[in-house]
Amino acid sequence: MTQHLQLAALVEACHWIGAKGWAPATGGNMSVREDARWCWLSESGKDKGSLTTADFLQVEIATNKAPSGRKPSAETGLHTLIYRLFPDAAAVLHVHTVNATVLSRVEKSGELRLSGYEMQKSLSGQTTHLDTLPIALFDNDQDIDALAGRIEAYSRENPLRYGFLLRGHGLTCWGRSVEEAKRHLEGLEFLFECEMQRRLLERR
Ligand SMILES: CSC[C@@H](O)[C@@H](O)C(=O)COP(=O)(O)O
Ligand SMILES: [Zn+2]
Repeated sequence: MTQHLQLAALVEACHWIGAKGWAPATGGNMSVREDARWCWLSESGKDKGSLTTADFLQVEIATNKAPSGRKPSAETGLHTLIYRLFPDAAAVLHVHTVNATVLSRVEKSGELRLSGYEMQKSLSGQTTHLDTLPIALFDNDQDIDALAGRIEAYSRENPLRYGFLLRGHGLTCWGRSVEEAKRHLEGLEFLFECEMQRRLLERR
């Protein structure tokens, strides 16, 4: 697929995210890879549910620099980290859902462990509800370079797949296409909702 078509698909995904209520009050940010050197990121401070292709800025993956001089997302450094770590990542979606925000605070450890759910198979490569799927969970940080450094260090020691949670903040996930990133987002959000309900009902 060409970069133009991927950007159009990303804009459509942003509208879908907005309609779901997963990017309230300008929260969230989204990007798509152009090639090994460049990606396109949402402009900082915009309502992500009503973006157009003109609201995406070209950013150099190695330097986080935007040649346009406009300001890409405050969380650009997390998107470019993912593109550097995973050469096959083609799209990154960051959302502020209630489930991701609350569950990441309730879970005190560094991983949210999901098991027993058929919907784990919505994540590429997962084949059974019997596996335990760890979703990495990092303490939030306003210093994005420092946060990216912690995530990179974690990824050297542990498998980092599908996405990660930022405590009290939200979910960042990715895929090999916009379509796959969207499926991972919808699947993870469904699993977080189930896990919230389970913990409420089982009180643990
Ligand atoms: C609405 S405040 C949230 C922001 O600080 C940030 O977490 C966020 O997701 C959006 O930042 P942005 O710079 O617009 O990409
Ligand atoms: Zn955010």
